[in-house]
Amino acid sequence: MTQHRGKFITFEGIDGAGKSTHIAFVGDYLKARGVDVVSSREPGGTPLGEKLRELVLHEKMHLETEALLMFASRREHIAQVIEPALHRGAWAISDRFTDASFAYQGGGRGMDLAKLEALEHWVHPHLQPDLTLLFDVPLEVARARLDATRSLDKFEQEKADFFASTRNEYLRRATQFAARFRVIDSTQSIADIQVQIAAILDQLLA
Ligand SMILES: Nc1ncnc2c1ncn2[C@@H]1O[C@H](COP(=O)(O)OP(=O)(O)O)[C@@H](O)[C@H]1O
Ligand SMILES: Cc1cn([C@H]2C[C@H](O)[C@@H](COP(=O)(O)OP(=O)(O)O)O2)c(=O)[nH]c1=O
Repeated sequence: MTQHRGKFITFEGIDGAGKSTHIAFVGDYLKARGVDVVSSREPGGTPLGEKLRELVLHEKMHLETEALLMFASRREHIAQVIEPALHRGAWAISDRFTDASFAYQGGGRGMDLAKLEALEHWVHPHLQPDLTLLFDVPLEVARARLDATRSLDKFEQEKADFFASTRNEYLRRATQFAARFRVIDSTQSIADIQVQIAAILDQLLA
């Protein structure tokens, strides 16, 4: 019998929106329903990708170098983790993917979206997520959550207008690619968000 290709789910949102909080929940929810789940993150997801992550989150660099390193990490991640998982019928769940490059390098930093599209078509011409969960909150809420919890990396230290543009680009893409995006109002309680996510996953499992 031919094995069915697995599903690819990505998690997006500005820093502090609550994305990481829900990834473990999704993994557990799917595993409890018999799904083989492979969970990873970007930038990162492979040993080389994690080295690139260290560089890109902490070193100053040209905007296009930053974008190229994000896509370099992604190329490795797709080849080593995502495609093999989907091919054997597992579901790949990734903490960020290409929408983050459009939102952060494109929206936040102002990189030409056409160049990002060229990189996207080069690196994954035939791969798109089956589902993208966009965790959306006002900037002040995200900032307050970050300030309460952790020391900040290069991106998290950016100013409000950077995150306003990042959030706008995420929301623009959610409209453009409405078939795969689900926007979650992340000002709700964690419990309420999980009920909503469970309903979305049930549709994908059906
Ligand atoms: N819906 C929520 N309500 C209140 N606090 C939340 C909610 N979601 C996440 N948090 C808290 O906000 C902080 C940042 O969440 P996190 O999941 O790490 O964000 P992200 O991965 O999007 O940067 C954590 O301390 C987390 O417990
Ligand atoms: C994947 C990706 C991430 N990023 C940024 C967004 C985040 O600020 C940062 C790391 O993402 P993330 O793993 O969400 O950070 P944390 O674990 O601290 O919550 O990288 C980009 O700018 N472009 C990209 O293509």
